[in-house]
Amino acid sequence: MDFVNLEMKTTTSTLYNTQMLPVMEHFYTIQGEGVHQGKAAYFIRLGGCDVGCVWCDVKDSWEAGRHPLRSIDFLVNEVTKTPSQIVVITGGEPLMHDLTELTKALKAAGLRTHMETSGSSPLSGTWDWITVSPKKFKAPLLEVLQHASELKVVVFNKSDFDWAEKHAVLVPPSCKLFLQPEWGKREAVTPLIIDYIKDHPQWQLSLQIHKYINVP
Ligand SMILES: C[S@@+](CC[C@H](N)C(=O)[O-])C[C@H]1O[C@@H](n2cnc3c(N)ncnc32)[C@H](O)[C@@H]1O
Ligand SMILES: Nc1nc2[nH]cc(C(=O)O)c2c(=O)[nH]1
Ligand code: SF4
Ligand SMILES: [Mg+2]
Repeated sequence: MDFVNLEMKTTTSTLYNTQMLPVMEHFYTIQGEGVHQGKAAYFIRLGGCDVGCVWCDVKDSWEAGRHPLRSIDFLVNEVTKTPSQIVVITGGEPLMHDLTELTKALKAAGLRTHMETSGSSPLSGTWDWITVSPKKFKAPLLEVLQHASELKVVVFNKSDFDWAEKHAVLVPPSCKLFLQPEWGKREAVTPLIIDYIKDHPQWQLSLQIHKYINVP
C-alpha cells in the first residue's frame, strides 16, 4: 500500500512540476529587511545573477551552474515541513528564471509568495509582495517597477539618494520606500540616511536586522 502511494505521488509531481531550478540554499528564518521585517519566512535562494553589484553580500550565488538543481515539488515540500506562511524567493537574481510554475505550486500549497529582485529581468510568477532593489550595475525594467510593493535602495554613497528618487517616481503610489545602508559602509552612510529621511519623510530606514541578531 505504501508503495502504491509513493508511486501516485511521483506521478503527480512529474505531471505538474517537472521544472528544476538551481538552489544555493533554503532556510527558515526571520525576514530581516523592509515592511515584513521581523516576520517568520522561508527563504529560497536561487542561483544565477547577471547584475554584478560590487558590494553584493552573496556573490557565491552568481554562477547558476555551481548550485544543485532542485524540483519544485522538493522545494514546496521543504517549505511545508515548517509552519511558515510566507516564502521569500531571492537569489542571485530570481527573475533570471521563469517563476510561473514555482509560484503556482507555492500558492496552491496556501503560501504567500514574496520576492526580492533587482528588477533587471522580465517579470514572471504570481506574487503577494515584490521588493525591488534597483541597481546601477543593471537597471530595473519599468514593467517590474510598476509591480513593486516596496522599493529598497541600498545606499553605498551620496549619489544613491538621486538614484533612489529617480526610481521612486516609477513605482505605484502605494509602494513603500526604503533606504538600506550598504553593510560594509553602514557606519558612514547610516547618519546620512537618517538626515535624508528627516528631510524626505516619505522614505523609511531598512536595516538588515538578521546580520545584527546573527540569523541567516
Ligand atoms: C542578495 S540580494 C538578492 C535579490 C536580488 N538580486 C536583489 O538584488 O534585489 C537581496 C537583497 O540584499 C540587498 N543587498 C545585497 N548586498 C547588500 C549589502 N552589501 N548591503 C546591504 N544590502 C545588500 C539587495 O539590494 C537586495 O535588496
Ligand atoms: N533574514 C534575512 N532576511 C533577508 N531579507 C532579504 C534577504 C535576501 O538576501 O534576499 C534576506 C536574508 O538573506 N536573510
Ligand atoms: S543583483 Fe542582487 S544578487 Fe545580484 S549582485 Fe546585486 S545584490 Fe547581488
Ligand atoms: Mg541577504
